[in-house]
Amino acid sequence: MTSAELIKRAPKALLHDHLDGGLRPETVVELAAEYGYDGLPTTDVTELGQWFNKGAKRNDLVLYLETFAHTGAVMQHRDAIERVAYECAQDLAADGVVYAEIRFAPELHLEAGLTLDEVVETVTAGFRRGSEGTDLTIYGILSAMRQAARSFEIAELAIRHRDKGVVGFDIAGPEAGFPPTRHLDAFQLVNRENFHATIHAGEAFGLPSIWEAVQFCGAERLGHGVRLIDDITVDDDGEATLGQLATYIRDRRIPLEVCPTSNVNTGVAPTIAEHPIGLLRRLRFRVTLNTDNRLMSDTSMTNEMVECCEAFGWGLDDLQWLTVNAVKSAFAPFPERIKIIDGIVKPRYAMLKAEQQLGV
Ligand SMILES: O=c1[nH]cnc2c1ncn2[C@@H]1O[C@H](CO)[C@@H](O)[C@H]1O
Ligand SMILES: [Zn+2]
Repeated sequence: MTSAELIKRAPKALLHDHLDGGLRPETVVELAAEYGYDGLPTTDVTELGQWFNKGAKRNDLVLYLETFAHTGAVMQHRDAIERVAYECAQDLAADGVVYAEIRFAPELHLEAGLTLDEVVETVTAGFRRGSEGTDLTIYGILSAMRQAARSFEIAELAIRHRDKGVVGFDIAGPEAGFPPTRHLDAFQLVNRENFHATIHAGEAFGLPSIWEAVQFCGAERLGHGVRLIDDITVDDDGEATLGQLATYIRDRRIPLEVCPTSNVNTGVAPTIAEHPIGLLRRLRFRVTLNTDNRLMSDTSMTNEMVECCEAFGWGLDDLQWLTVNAVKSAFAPFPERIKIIDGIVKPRYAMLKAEQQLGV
Protein backbone atom coordinates (compact mmCIF):
# COMPACT_ATOMS: atom_id res chain seq x y z
CA MET A 1 0.00 0.00 0.00
CA THR A 2 1.37 3.36 -0.99
CA SER A 3 1.01 5.84 1.84
CA ALA A 4 -0.51 9.28 1.46
CA GLU A 5 2.73 10.72 2.79
CA LEU A 6 4.75 9.05 0.02
CA ILE A 7 2.20 10.12 -2.59
CA LYS A 8 2.40 13.71 -1.40
CA ARG A 9 6.13 13.70 -2.17
CA ALA A 10 5.72 12.05 -5.59
CA PRO A 11 6.19 14.31 -8.62
CA LYS A 12 2.92 15.16 -10.36
CA ALA A 13 1.78 16.72 -13.62
CA LEU A 14 -1.52 18.51 -13.98
CA LEU A 15 -3.10 19.31 -17.35
CA HIS A 16 -6.66 20.19 -16.34
CA ASP A 17 -7.25 22.64 -13.51
CA HIS A 18 -9.32 25.85 -13.54
CA LEU A 19 -7.82 28.99 -12.00
CA ASP A 20 -11.23 30.23 -10.82
CA GLY A 21 -11.97 26.77 -9.38
CA GLY A 22 -8.90 26.59 -7.18
CA LEU A 23 -8.94 29.57 -4.83
CA ARG A 24 -8.20 29.11 -1.14
CA PRO A 25 -11.46 29.72 0.78
CA GLU A 26 -9.70 32.31 2.94
CA THR A 27 -8.62 34.18 -0.18
CA VAL A 28 -12.21 34.32 -1.42
CA VAL A 29 -13.27 35.84 1.90
CA GLU A 30 -10.38 38.32 2.01
CA LEU A 31 -10.78 39.46 -1.59
CA ALA A 32 -14.56 39.86 -1.14
CA ALA A 33 -13.90 42.20 1.81
CA GLU A 34 -11.16 44.08 -0.04
CA TYR A 35 -13.22 44.71 -3.17
CA GLY A 36 -16.62 45.16 -1.55
CA TYR A 37 -18.30 42.01 -2.88
CA ASP A 38 -21.14 41.21 -0.49
CA GLY A 39 -22.65 38.25 -2.33
CA LEU A 40 -20.87 35.43 -0.45
CA PRO A 41 -23.20 33.02 1.36
CA THR A 42 -20.93 33.19 4.46
CA THR A 43 -17.65 34.83 5.44
CA ASP A 44 -16.66 31.99 7.75
CA VAL A 45 -13.73 30.36 5.96
CA THR A 46 -14.50 26.77 6.96
CA GLU A 47 -18.19 27.13 6.22
CA LEU A 48 -17.46 28.73 2.87
CA GLY A 49 -15.18 25.88 1.81
CA GLN A 50 -17.89 23.39 2.74
CA TRP A 51 -20.52 25.46 0.97
CA PHE A 52 -18.59 25.37 -2.32
CA ASN A 53 -18.18 21.62 -2.04
CA LYS A 54 -21.86 21.09 -1.23
CA GLY A 55 -22.75 23.18 -4.26
CA ALA A 56 -20.52 21.01 -6.42
CA LYS A 57 -21.97 17.69 -5.25
CA ARG A 58 -25.36 17.96 -6.94
CA ASN A 59 -24.91 15.40 -9.73
CA ASP A 60 -25.23 17.97 -12.49
CA LEU A 61 -22.64 20.01 -14.41
CA VAL A 62 -24.81 23.11 -14.77
CA LEU A 63 -25.43 23.18 -11.00
CA TYR A 64 -21.72 22.46 -10.41
CA LEU A 65 -20.87 25.58 -12.40
CA GLU A 66 -23.20 27.90 -10.43
CA THR A 67 -20.80 28.70 -7.61
CA PHE A 68 -18.14 30.01 -9.99
CA ALA A 69 -20.13 33.25 -9.90
CA HIS A 70 -18.55 33.95 -6.50
CA THR A 71 -14.94 33.20 -7.41
CA GLY A 72 -15.40 35.19 -10.61
CA ALA A 73 -16.80 38.10 -8.61
CA VAL A 74 -13.60 38.45 -6.57
CA MET A 75 -11.29 38.08 -9.60
CA GLN A 76 -11.95 41.35 -11.43
CA HIS A 77 -8.98 43.47 -10.37
CA ARG A 78 -5.35 43.15 -11.29
CA ASP A 79 -4.03 42.59 -7.75
CA ALA A 80 -6.73 40.06 -6.95
CA ILE A 81 -6.09 38.03 -10.10
CA GLU A 82 -2.33 38.16 -9.62
CA ARG A 83 -2.72 36.93 -6.05
CA VAL A 84 -4.96 34.04 -7.08
CA ALA A 85 -2.49 32.98 -9.79
CA TYR A 86 0.45 33.33 -7.37
CA GLU A 87 -1.29 31.21 -4.71
CA CYS A 88 -2.30 28.64 -7.30
CA ALA A 89 1.36 28.11 -8.26
CA GLN A 90 2.44 28.00 -4.61
CA ASP A 91 -0.26 25.49 -3.67
CA LEU A 92 0.56 23.21 -6.59
CA ALA A 93 4.30 23.32 -5.87
CA ALA A 94 3.61 22.43 -2.23
CA ASP A 95 1.55 19.46 -3.42
CA GLY A 96 4.47 18.07 -5.46
CA VAL A 97 3.23 19.27 -8.84
CA VAL A 98 6.21 19.81 -11.16
CA TYR A 99 4.30 20.61 -14.35
CA ALA A 100 0.92 22.38 -14.62
CA GLU A 101 -1.28 23.91 -17.28
CA ILE A 102 -3.93 26.04 -15.61
CA ARG A 103 -6.92 27.25 -17.57
CA PHE A 104 -9.04 30.34 -17.18
CA ALA A 105 -11.58 32.29 -19.21
CA PRO A 106 -10.35 35.88 -19.72
CA GLU A 107 -13.84 37.00 -20.78
CA LEU A 108 -15.05 36.38 -17.20
CA HIS A 109 -12.67 38.92 -15.67
CA LEU A 110 -13.57 42.16 -17.46
CA GLU A 111 -16.22 43.62 -15.15
CA ALA A 112 -13.95 46.22 -13.52
CA GLY A 113 -12.48 47.42 -16.80
CA LEU A 114 -9.48 45.17 -17.44
CA THR A 115 -8.86 44.25 -21.07
CA LEU A 116 -8.52 40.65 -22.24
CA ASP A 117 -4.78 41.14 -22.72
CA GLU A 118 -4.38 42.62 -19.24
CA VAL A 119 -6.12 39.62 -17.69
CA VAL A 120 -3.75 37.22 -19.44
CA GLU A 121 -0.67 39.29 -18.56
CA THR A 122 -1.75 39.42 -14.92
CA VAL A 123 -2.35 35.69 -14.59
CA THR A 124 0.94 34.75 -16.23
CA ALA A 125 2.79 37.25 -14.00
CA GLY A 126 1.23 35.60 -10.93
CA PHE A 127 2.28 32.17 -12.20
CA ARG A 128 5.86 33.36 -12.70
CA ARG A 129 6.06 34.86 -9.21
CA GLY A 130 4.40 31.84 -7.59
CA SER A 131 6.63 29.26 -9.24
CA GLU A 132 9.90 31.12 -8.75
CA GLY A 133 12.38 29.07 -6.73
CA THR A 134 10.18 25.94 -6.89
CA ASP A 135 10.30 22.83 -9.10
CA LEU A 136 7.07 23.84 -10.80
CA THR A 137 6.80 24.71 -14.49
CA ILE A 138 3.43 26.36 -15.01
CA TYR A 139 1.58 27.64 -18.09
CA GLY A 140 -1.85 29.00 -18.92
CA ILE A 141 -4.53 27.68 -21.26
CA LEU A 142 -7.22 30.14 -22.35
CA SER A 143 -10.78 28.85 -22.20
CA ALA A 144 -13.61 30.44 -24.14
CA MET A 145 -17.08 29.96 -22.65
CA ARG A 146 -18.99 27.64 -24.95
CA GLN A 147 -22.38 29.28 -24.29
CA ALA A 148 -20.96 32.70 -25.28
CA ALA A 149 -19.76 33.95 -28.66
CA ARG A 150 -16.22 35.15 -28.07
CA SER A 151 -14.26 32.02 -28.91
CA PHE A 152 -12.60 33.36 -32.05
CA GLU A 153 -11.39 36.42 -30.15
CA ILE A 154 -10.12 34.23 -27.30
CA ALA A 155 -8.30 31.95 -29.73
CA GLU A 156 -6.61 35.03 -31.22
CA LEU A 157 -5.75 36.17 -27.70
CA ALA A 158 -4.18 32.82 -26.85
CA ILE A 159 -2.10 32.90 -30.02
CA ARG A 160 -1.00 36.45 -29.21
CA HIS A 161 0.30 35.21 -25.86
CA ARG A 162 2.01 32.05 -27.08
CA ASP A 163 5.62 32.00 -25.93
CA LYS A 164 4.55 34.39 -23.14
CA GLY A 165 3.12 31.82 -20.78
CA VAL A 166 0.09 30.56 -22.74
CA VAL A 167 0.30 27.16 -24.39
CA GLY A 168 -3.23 26.32 -25.50
CA PHE A 169 -6.88 27.06 -26.14
CA ASP A 170 -10.01 25.34 -24.77
CA ILE A 171 -13.76 25.72 -24.50
CA ALA A 172 -15.47 25.31 -21.11
CA GLY A 173 -18.91 25.73 -19.59
CA PRO A 174 -22.15 23.77 -20.09
CA GLU A 175 -21.62 20.98 -22.61
CA ALA A 176 -25.17 19.87 -23.49
CA GLY A 177 -26.58 22.14 -26.18
CA PHE A 178 -23.25 23.78 -26.99
CA PRO A 179 -21.33 21.42 -29.28
CA PRO A 180 -17.68 22.01 -30.16
CA THR A 181 -18.52 22.76 -33.82
CA ARG A 182 -20.31 25.91 -32.63
CA HIS A 183 -16.74 27.22 -32.27
CA LEU A 184 -15.27 25.65 -35.38
CA ASP A 185 -13.77 28.90 -36.70
CA ALA A 186 -11.79 29.35 -33.48
CA PHE A 187 -10.36 25.84 -33.64
CA GLN A 188 -9.53 26.21 -37.31
CA LEU A 189 -7.60 29.35 -36.48
CA VAL A 190 -5.69 27.53 -33.72
CA ASN A 191 -4.84 24.69 -36.08
CA ARG A 192 -3.83 27.03 -38.91
CA GLU A 193 -1.48 28.80 -36.53
CA ASN A 194 0.13 25.53 -35.41
CA PHE A 195 -1.09 26.16 -31.88
CA HIS A 196 -2.62 23.74 -29.36
CA ALA A 197 -6.21 22.98 -28.37
CA THR A 198 -7.91 20.78 -25.84
CA ILE A 199 -11.70 20.60 -25.54
CA HIS A 200 -14.01 19.80 -22.64
CA ALA A 201 -15.91 16.91 -24.23
CA GLY A 202 -17.53 13.73 -23.01
CA GLU A 203 -18.27 15.00 -19.51
CA ALA A 204 -21.95 16.03 -19.39
CA PHE A 205 -22.66 14.88 -22.93
CA GLY A 206 -21.68 11.78 -24.81
CA LEU A 207 -19.99 10.50 -27.92
CA PRO A 208 -21.14 13.14 -30.45
CA SER A 209 -19.35 15.81 -28.45
CA ILE A 210 -16.11 13.80 -28.34
CA TRP A 211 -16.38 12.97 -32.04
CA GLU A 212 -16.86 16.63 -33.03
CA ALA A 213 -14.01 17.72 -30.76
CA VAL A 214 -11.55 15.31 -32.34
CA GLN A 215 -12.71 14.96 -35.94
CA PHE A 216 -14.02 18.45 -36.70
CA CYS A 217 -12.18 20.73 -34.30
CA GLY A 218 -8.85 18.90 -34.23
CA ALA A 219 -8.56 18.77 -30.43
CA GLU A 220 -5.21 17.29 -29.40
CA ARG A 221 -6.53 16.29 -25.99
CA LEU A 222 -9.93 15.76 -24.43
CA GLY A 223 -11.04 17.44 -21.21
CA HIS A 224 -12.63 14.52 -19.31
CA GLY A 225 -13.54 12.37 -22.34
CA VAL A 226 -14.81 9.69 -19.96
CA ARG A 227 -18.12 9.18 -21.79
CA LEU A 228 -15.99 7.25 -24.26
CA ILE A 229 -17.04 4.26 -22.23
CA ASP A 230 -20.36 4.50 -24.11
CA ASP A 231 -18.32 3.19 -27.06
CA ILE A 232 -16.81 0.29 -25.11
CA THR A 233 -18.54 -2.94 -24.11
CA VAL A 234 -17.13 -5.33 -21.57
CA ASP A 235 -18.37 -8.93 -21.45
CA ASP A 236 -18.67 -11.14 -18.38
CA ASP A 237 -15.04 -12.29 -18.68
CA GLY A 238 -13.79 -8.72 -18.69
CA GLU A 239 -13.04 -8.81 -22.42
CA ALA A 240 -13.52 -5.33 -23.90
CA THR A 241 -14.78 -4.47 -27.39
CA LEU A 242 -14.13 -0.96 -28.65
CA GLY A 243 -16.26 0.92 -31.16
CA GLN A 244 -14.70 2.99 -33.95
CA LEU A 245 -14.38 6.23 -32.01
CA ALA A 246 -12.86 4.61 -28.92
CA THR A 247 -10.50 2.63 -31.16
CA TYR A 248 -9.43 5.80 -32.95
CA ILE A 249 -8.77 7.66 -29.73
CA ARG A 250 -6.74 4.84 -28.24
CA ASP A 251 -4.82 4.18 -31.47
CA ARG A 252 -3.97 7.86 -31.91
CA ARG A 253 -2.92 8.08 -28.25
CA ILE A 254 -5.24 11.07 -27.71
CA PRO A 255 -4.77 12.09 -24.08
CA LEU A 256 -7.75 12.06 -21.74
CA GLU A 257 -7.67 14.67 -18.98
CA VAL A 258 -9.56 12.62 -16.43
CA CYS A 259 -10.88 14.31 -13.26
CA PRO A 260 -12.40 11.58 -11.06
CA THR A 261 -13.62 13.60 -8.05
CA SER A 262 -15.17 16.30 -10.23
CA ASN A 263 -16.97 13.58 -12.22
CA VAL A 264 -18.34 12.00 -9.06
CA ASN A 265 -19.57 15.46 -8.03
CA THR A 266 -21.40 16.01 -11.33
CA GLY A 267 -22.88 12.51 -11.41
CA VAL A 268 -20.79 10.99 -14.21
CA ALA A 269 -19.96 8.10 -11.84
CA PRO A 270 -21.41 7.24 -8.42
CA THR A 271 -18.01 6.62 -6.78
CA ILE A 272 -14.31 6.69 -7.69
CA ALA A 273 -14.25 2.88 -7.63
CA GLU A 274 -16.98 2.84 -10.31
CA HIS A 275 -15.38 5.64 -12.32
CA PRO A 276 -14.33 4.80 -15.93
CA ILE A 277 -10.70 5.69 -15.17
CA GLY A 278 -10.18 2.14 -13.88
CA LEU A 279 -11.26 0.58 -17.19
CA LEU A 280 -9.57 3.23 -19.34
CA ARG A 281 -6.27 2.67 -17.55
CA ARG A 282 -6.63 -1.11 -17.89
CA LEU A 283 -7.26 -0.71 -21.63
CA ARG A 284 -4.18 1.52 -21.90
CA PHE A 285 -5.83 4.67 -23.18
CA ARG A 286 -3.54 7.64 -22.67
CA VAL A 287 -5.04 8.55 -19.31
CA THR A 288 -3.91 11.53 -17.25
CA LEU A 289 -5.13 12.35 -13.74
CA ASN A 290 -6.38 15.83 -12.87
CA THR A 291 -8.14 17.96 -10.27
CA ASP A 292 -10.47 20.17 -12.39
CA ASN A 293 -11.50 22.45 -9.50
CA ARG A 294 -9.61 22.11 -6.26
CA LEU A 295 -11.94 24.44 -4.33
CA MET A 296 -15.32 23.21 -5.55
CA SER A 297 -14.35 19.56 -5.58
CA ASP A 298 -12.32 19.88 -2.36
CA THR A 299 -9.38 18.04 -3.88
CA SER A 300 -5.69 18.14 -4.80
CA MET A 301 -3.42 16.02 -6.97
CA THR A 302 -2.33 14.13 -3.87
CA ASN A 303 -5.97 13.46 -3.01
CA GLU A 304 -6.83 12.25 -6.54
CA MET A 305 -3.86 9.88 -6.42
CA VAL A 306 -4.69 8.60 -2.94
CA GLU A 307 -8.33 8.01 -3.93
CA CYS A 308 -7.35 6.10 -7.07
CA CYS A 309 -4.77 4.01 -5.22
CA GLU A 310 -7.45 3.06 -2.70
CA ALA A 311 -10.15 2.39 -5.29
CA PHE A 312 -8.08 0.45 -7.82
CA GLY A 313 -5.14 -0.88 -5.82
CA TRP A 314 -2.75 1.32 -7.77
CA GLY A 315 0.79 1.97 -6.58
CA LEU A 316 3.81 4.05 -7.53
CA ASP A 317 4.14 2.34 -10.93
CA ASP A 318 0.64 3.46 -11.89
CA LEU A 319 1.22 6.97 -10.56
CA GLN A 320 4.44 7.23 -12.55
CA TRP A 321 2.62 5.98 -15.67
CA LEU A 322 -0.08 8.65 -15.23
CA THR A 323 2.50 11.35 -14.63
CA VAL A 324 4.65 10.42 -17.62
CA ASN A 325 1.49 10.27 -19.74
CA ALA A 326 0.63 13.81 -18.65
CA VAL A 327 4.06 15.29 -19.32
CA LYS A 328 4.21 13.52 -22.69
CA SER A 329 0.82 15.08 -23.51
CA ALA A 330 1.77 18.56 -22.37
CA PHE A 331 1.56 21.56 -24.69
CA ALA A 332 5.03 22.74 -23.59
CA PRO A 333 7.75 22.30 -26.22
CA PHE A 334 9.11 18.75 -26.59
CA PRO A 335 12.60 19.43 -25.16
CA GLU A 336 11.02 20.82 -21.98
CA ARG A 337 8.86 17.74 -21.60
CA ILE A 338 11.84 15.43 -22.01
CA LYS A 339 13.76 17.38 -19.40
CA ILE A 340 10.93 17.04 -16.89
CA ILE A 341 10.40 13.33 -17.54
CA ASP A 342 14.09 12.36 -17.51
CA GLY A 343 15.33 14.96 -15.05
CA ILE A 344 12.55 14.95 -12.45
CA VAL A 345 9.77 12.39 -12.86
CA LYS A 346 11.73 9.19 -13.48
CA PRO A 347 14.55 9.74 -10.95
CA ARG A 348 12.14 10.77 -8.18
CA TYR A 349 9.82 7.84 -8.71
CA ALA A 350 12.88 5.56 -8.69
CA MET A 351 13.87 7.05 -5.34
CA LEU A 352 10.39 6.66 -3.89
CA LYS A 353 10.15 3.07 -5.08
CA ALA A 354 13.49 2.26 -3.48
CA GLU A 355 12.32 3.88 -0.27
CA GLN A 356 9.09 1.91 -0.34
CA GLN A 357 10.96 -1.37 -0.90
CA LEU A 358 13.27 -0.69 2.00
CA GLY A 359 10.26 0.17 4.11
CA VAL A 360 11.84 3.36 5.40
O1 LIG B 1 -15.64 20.56 -15.42
C1 LIG B 1 -15.95 21.58 -16.03
N1 LIG B 1 -16.64 21.49 -17.19
C2 LIG B 1 -17.00 22.57 -17.92
N2 LIG B 1 -16.73 23.81 -17.54
C3 LIG B 1 -16.07 23.99 -16.38
C4 LIG B 1 -15.66 22.91 -15.59
N3 LIG B 1 -15.05 23.40 -14.50
C5 LIG B 1 -15.06 24.74 -14.62
N4 LIG B 1 -15.68 25.10 -15.75
C6 LIG B 1 -15.96 26.46 -16.25
O2 LIG B 1 -14.77 27.01 -16.78
C7 LIG B 1 -14.72 28.37 -16.48
C8 LIG B 1 -13.33 28.93 -16.66
O3 LIG B 1 -12.41 28.36 -15.79
C9 LIG B 1 -15.29 28.43 -15.07
O4 LIG B 1 -15.76 29.72 -14.73
C10 LIG B 1 -16.42 27.41 -15.16
O5 LIG B 1 -17.62 28.03 -15.60
ZN1 LIG C 1 -12.75 21.43 -16.48
